[in-house]
Amino acid sequence: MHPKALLDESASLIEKVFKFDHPADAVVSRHFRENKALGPRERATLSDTVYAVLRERLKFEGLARSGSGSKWRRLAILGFPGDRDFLKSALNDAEKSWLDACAKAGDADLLAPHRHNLPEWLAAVLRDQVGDEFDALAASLLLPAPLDLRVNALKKKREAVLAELRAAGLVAEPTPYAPLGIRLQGKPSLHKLPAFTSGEVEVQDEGSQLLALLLDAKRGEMVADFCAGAGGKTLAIGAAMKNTGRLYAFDTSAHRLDAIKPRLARSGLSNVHPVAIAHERDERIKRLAGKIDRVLVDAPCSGLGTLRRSPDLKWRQTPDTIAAQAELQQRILASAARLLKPGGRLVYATCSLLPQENEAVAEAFDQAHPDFVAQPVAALLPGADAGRLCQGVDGRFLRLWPHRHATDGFFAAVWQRKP
Ligand SMILES: C[S@@+](CC[C@H](N)C(=O)[O-])C[C@H]1O[C@@H](n2cnc3c(N)ncnc32)[C@H](O)[C@@H]1O
Repeated sequence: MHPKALLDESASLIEKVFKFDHPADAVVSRHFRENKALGPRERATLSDTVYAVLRERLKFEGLARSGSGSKWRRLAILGFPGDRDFLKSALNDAEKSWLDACAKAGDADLLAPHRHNLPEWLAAVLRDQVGDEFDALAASLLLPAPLDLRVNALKKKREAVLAELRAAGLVAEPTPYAPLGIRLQGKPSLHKLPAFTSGEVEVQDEGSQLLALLLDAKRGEMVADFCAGAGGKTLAIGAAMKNTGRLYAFDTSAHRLDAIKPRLARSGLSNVHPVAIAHERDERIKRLAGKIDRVLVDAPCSGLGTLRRSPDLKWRQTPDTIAAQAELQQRILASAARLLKPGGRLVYATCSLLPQENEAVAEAFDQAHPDFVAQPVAALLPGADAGRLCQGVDGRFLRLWPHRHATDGFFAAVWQRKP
């Protein structure tokens, strides 16, 4: 595609995404489905441009106050990746001079919001929590996330998979905290890789792997993954159970649960039972009350810990959406807790950085459920470094931060139902 046409296409896609009525990945995928002639390189350029503009929206909007042409075109110029000469061949002389002037503006010339690129309400909540580390946190949220894999221990050991990936020319290292994790350099395509097609590895952020580990599911147990979605954590839990016992994968989205099926087939797991429920108080949940050994509630949340992957969330969430999520999280946690046997373990997790969805939900649960005893997470994780991953009295909560741990932002709290 001619650079001029590619820039026009980028501007019109940015305009669509910036309506914020649907998640950015859904808008981009739909655009690609409707424009089948776009080749892989054009798709990559379009998506990189859109995501760059979502990440650095405030900075780019500040720079786009000068310049000419439509706002969307100016944003597309600023976000356009790769070769400057290729981009400049799509620009007129005024745009070229404007782009050069923008490139000269160093970070020191920028106002704080143009550096951190966060809405002010969110910047305030994060600053309250991390204080002096705020700039480092904000900078880490602007970086792309690394590509992490989890080794399926049913099929192979981590060392053997590392050797296999390196032999295939990939740069791969063990993750520092998760015992089955591998971090790849770059974004290699995995879909034809034998380690992936044969189910030896799944894509999973190191932080997500730690959440599944906290459940510590054992052979032969009855376990529920209450908000299983497309099954990322279900697969890790099923493998920890050595493909024995019974693992229910509940979710209100039958569509998301459907995505577990090919992943289950690759993984070799046969102990997983996906069940679509209407809501958290569904009859199928009531029938299992008091019968389950371990329950993971990987609650629906703002997703603000995953801004490296989904930067649109910072523009789509508001204090009102957060308050509504927190109410839903409390309802789901209370309902899921009823599944547990006396002595059973409950894990509540989110990929949010906000105390409203994390500590506040856990503390409200403490108040309302005296039959559940909090278990400090620091004592439950393997490794001498576990305390570094936790916050609160005695390391009560898992609190992962992108700038500290190079994972997405995650939270977890654990309880035992009194025996
Ligand atoms: C954070 S995502 C789960 C991600 C998944 N555990 C994974 O590791 O890939 C939260 C899930 O909660 C589901 N959900 C939303 N409301 C629910 C409810 N009331 N009961 C159960 N699941 C719900 C959503 O459909 C979504 O799939």
